[in-house]
Amino acid sequence: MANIQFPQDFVWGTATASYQIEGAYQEDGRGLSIWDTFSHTPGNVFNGDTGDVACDSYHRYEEDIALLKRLGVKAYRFSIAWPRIYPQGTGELNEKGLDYYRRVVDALLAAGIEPCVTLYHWDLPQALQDKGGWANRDAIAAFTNYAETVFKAFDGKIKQWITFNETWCVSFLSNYIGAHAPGNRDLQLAVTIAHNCMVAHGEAVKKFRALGIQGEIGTTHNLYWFEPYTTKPEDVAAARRNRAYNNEWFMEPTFKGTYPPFMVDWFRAKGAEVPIEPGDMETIAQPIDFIGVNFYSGGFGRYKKDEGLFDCEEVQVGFDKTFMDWNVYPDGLYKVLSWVKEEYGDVPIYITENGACYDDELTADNRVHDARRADYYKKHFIQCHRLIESGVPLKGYFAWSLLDNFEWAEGYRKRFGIVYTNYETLERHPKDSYYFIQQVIKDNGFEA
Ligand SMILES: OC[C@@H]1[C@@H](O)[C@H](O)[C@@H](O)c2[nH]c(CCc3ccccc3)c[n+]21
Repeated sequence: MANIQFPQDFVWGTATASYQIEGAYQEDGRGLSIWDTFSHTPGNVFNGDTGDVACDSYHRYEEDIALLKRLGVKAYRFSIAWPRIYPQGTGELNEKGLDYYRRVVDALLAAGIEPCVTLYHWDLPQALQDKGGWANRDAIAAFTNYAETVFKAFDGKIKQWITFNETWCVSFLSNYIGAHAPGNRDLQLAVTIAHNCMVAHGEAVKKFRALGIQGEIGTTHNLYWFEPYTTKPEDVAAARRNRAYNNEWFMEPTFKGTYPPFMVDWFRAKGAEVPIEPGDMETIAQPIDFIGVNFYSGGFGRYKKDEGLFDCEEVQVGFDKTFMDWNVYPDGLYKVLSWVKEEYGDVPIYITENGACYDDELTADNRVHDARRADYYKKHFIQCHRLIESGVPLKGYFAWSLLDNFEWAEGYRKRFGIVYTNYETLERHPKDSYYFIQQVIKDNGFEA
């Protein structure tokens, strides 16, 4: 008997995203997204990799679902590509795009797997970007229209909906740091985009409620656990700013309808104002049924004048690192979800992404002995169990990712999958971590 036992209704799943796995970027009427434009622009993505083919899941989704069934998951988190539904963002509906997701959803349900769908996982229709993208408040109505279309098309079949994946990435990573599409570097633009995306989230939730769609709706934020390296006030303040950049800046509006004042002041001093219009904060704080949390890492920081955006430098304290150079910090998962409960109450939580990148080697007999990844998962599963035991309403866990896939600006060199993708043959090969998770799901627990 496993000494770590999960609740019977705990939801085990895996996660992917449209641009990262589908390929078929011009098939069946799909319009271009900002990631097609960004990846096709030399210099933006390692090795000039693009999502043109990716894992070809557009054609191989039945194989993916067979892997999910063998894995034993109760749910599968994936995203719908807006440019397949509305190739121009709004206007003409592309039925062939809806048909693809009807095939995927029906196959999942036939396999006894619940679809958990992300409406926006970064593949904004390029046609909308050409009109200012998320910086243009018209994108809010366009998103709400797209959301309404898919809510209606899948009502009763898809019962768990996530509006946005990681608004921090959509805004700051993509428009201030500039590492992701569309690759701008402008703090005011990023603050405006973060705000408009959160308003769009709220409008979609309102639409979901108004239509009486079955199931639950929430959103996913990437939360990072970041602590001061010392108790010195300047270190405490610097670390708090750095954490709030990922966490409070999004969680406070979502759950309390306000931005954290200390961050508003900080951004104001940097020349960036939040373009709040009447009603926006009430819209953003629409009650949601769950919060999705993507957790990968955390760390320690201290004050350093003029270091980065927050006068904060990270302090290396000896964590093991993944192949993304991210700290392996399982305790950080416990701390950040305990913080969510403490700050925002008993809102049900799903870990909608957690996983690790390592430089996997495929053996001659098509195996991948990814012991470090299996160990990463085991360490984080222990923290999930600890959280449940401590009364945190953690309802489920989605491993990132089912497949090695297009890792954004890193292209295909960074592998997060529990299944190895051979990009020459497009064959899928389960790694040892797949078999480890398969056993954990079968036993709904494990020997720690
Ligand atoms: O980087 C691994 C995964 C991505 O493949 C997912 O699409 C995305 O949802 C996701 N978010 C994070 C944490 C935030 C982050 C993303 C990309 C780069 C740096 C940090 C890690 N991941």
